[in-house]
Amino acid sequence: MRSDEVKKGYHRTPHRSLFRATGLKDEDFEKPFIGVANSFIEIIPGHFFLNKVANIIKEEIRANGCIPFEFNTIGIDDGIAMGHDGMLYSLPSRELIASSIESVMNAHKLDAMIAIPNCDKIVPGMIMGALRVNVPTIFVSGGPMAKGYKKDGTPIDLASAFEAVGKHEAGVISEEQLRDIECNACPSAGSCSGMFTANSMNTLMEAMGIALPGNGTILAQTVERETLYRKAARRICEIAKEETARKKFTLKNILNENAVRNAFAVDMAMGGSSNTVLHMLAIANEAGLDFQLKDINAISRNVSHIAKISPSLTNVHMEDINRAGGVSAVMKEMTKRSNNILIDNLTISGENLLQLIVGAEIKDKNIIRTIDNPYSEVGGLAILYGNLAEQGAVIKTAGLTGSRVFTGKAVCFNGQQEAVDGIIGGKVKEGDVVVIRYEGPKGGPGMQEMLTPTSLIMGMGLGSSVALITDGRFSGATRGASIGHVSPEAAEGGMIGLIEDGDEIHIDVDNYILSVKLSDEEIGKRKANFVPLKKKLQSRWLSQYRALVTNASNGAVLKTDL
Ligand SMILES: CC[C@H](C)C(=O)C(=O)O
Ligand SMILES: [Mg+2]
Repeated sequence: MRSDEVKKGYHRTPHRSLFRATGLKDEDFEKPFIGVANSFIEIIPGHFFLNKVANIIKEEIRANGCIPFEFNTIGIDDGIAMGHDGMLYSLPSRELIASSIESVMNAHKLDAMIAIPNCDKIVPGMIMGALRVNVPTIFVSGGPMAKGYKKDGTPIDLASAFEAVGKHEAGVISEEQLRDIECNACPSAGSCSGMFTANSMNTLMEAMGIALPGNGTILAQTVERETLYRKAARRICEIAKEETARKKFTLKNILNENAVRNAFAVDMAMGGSSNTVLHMLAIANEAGLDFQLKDINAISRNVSHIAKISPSLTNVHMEDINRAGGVSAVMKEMTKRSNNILIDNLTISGENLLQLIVGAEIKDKNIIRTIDNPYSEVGGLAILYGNLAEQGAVIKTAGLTGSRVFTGKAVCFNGQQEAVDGIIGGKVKEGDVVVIRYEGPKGGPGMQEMLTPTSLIMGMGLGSSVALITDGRFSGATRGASIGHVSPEAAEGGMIGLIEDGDEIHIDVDNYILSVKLSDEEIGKRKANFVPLKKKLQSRWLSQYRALVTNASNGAVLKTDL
């Protein structure tokens, strides 16, 4: 066992002394040591109960002949960090989480791991850290939140709360209506109820085979969810106790190129968050796989969009997908279109993907559509290229409310706050393209999520007549013609930094185009005089991050010199 390094032989006398101080006895040194990487933190509704989840898991691990060691990572609630400079810390926290897992697991030579993420970039952070360790790892998330209801019975969620601000701003809803939404949007513990970043990533873990079926959709704090926690704990013990299984089920053996392809395919079928592109590229990079941004459209072209969930369809939530058969039923339906999903791939359960989903069925065809009645014949995300995004940009086509082709005049803002002030101040009109730059991984730094400006645009009734492009990113709750991750970013001299008010910007989703109508001569002239802005930073951590981060077309991973 890997843990023999810290527990066997007379050289390890001091080590065993320390373990004995934590309560270990003679017989425990024969058992596998399992890291329980928890992301319990009191401020996030998806995480404040994870201490109880870990207790259930540890109890099950002990009952199954292994020794659990729980440790915690940090977490940031993007909803609470949204709309102010706290959001600068969101994406960088992915790196802290990954590195903390690597540090604890490798320093103590633990044999296997069960990871308990739930929200947003905490999920990829944990996956990235686990890939560096590469011991058998199973993921079991906290679980999604139930949807909420307004007094009049309309289903709502956190996206409704963000958009309500825009509606109130535009005088469409009263203070009382705003309060009704505030008090009812988030009715229970769990990751926010739509297909936002958290639930997108928790869903993709099923597609990758690193979590058990139900991980993406079974509501938090239910009996069904507790069963899933216990099952995951038993499975990791089963693997950890057996030498051949420990070799067979290392994380990189499960999370291979096919798993990444399956993740993107399911993402396309269910209209996942645009952040999945960033995170899956970072995961592929961490796994040492040759998977690039440009490979994504080929997957999208081949996958039908069969499940629409909030924010794309505002009355459908994860609990509905669960009731309709879950992610397994989506994947089973996908198998009916050729090469949609690579079903031979091994999963952490010990079965291949096909064996896992073969018994699944769609129980409500209004919620999960059949392959012959899709929302569209292509997936819910697209990568756009052009002179404005030579290294690519991302749009969630599933969330489009207006036309798939759009030409408009640029209204430029250097940073999110300037844009929010401009939108509220009436600077943006029908037919405009809002340009928010210097918000990329380096420029922000940290690539803020722009849910506030996109929700304002939706709430103010401009969702179908205004587009938005940024080198920053969006939350999973963003909808409308919102194009993010524009690379190269303004801070590294990208074209988005050279656009001027009134320039004509062209977007064509089905032909994957994002361009500005300027002659090469004009572009050359502007480039010759261009000095990108560089923000003065107060934060040591963010300045370290800025020095190391690469642009979004690489998943905003940190430069390393191995
Ligand atoms: C509701 C949006 C959520 C808080 C988020 O940050 C995401 O989905 O990325
Ligand atoms: Mg987020």
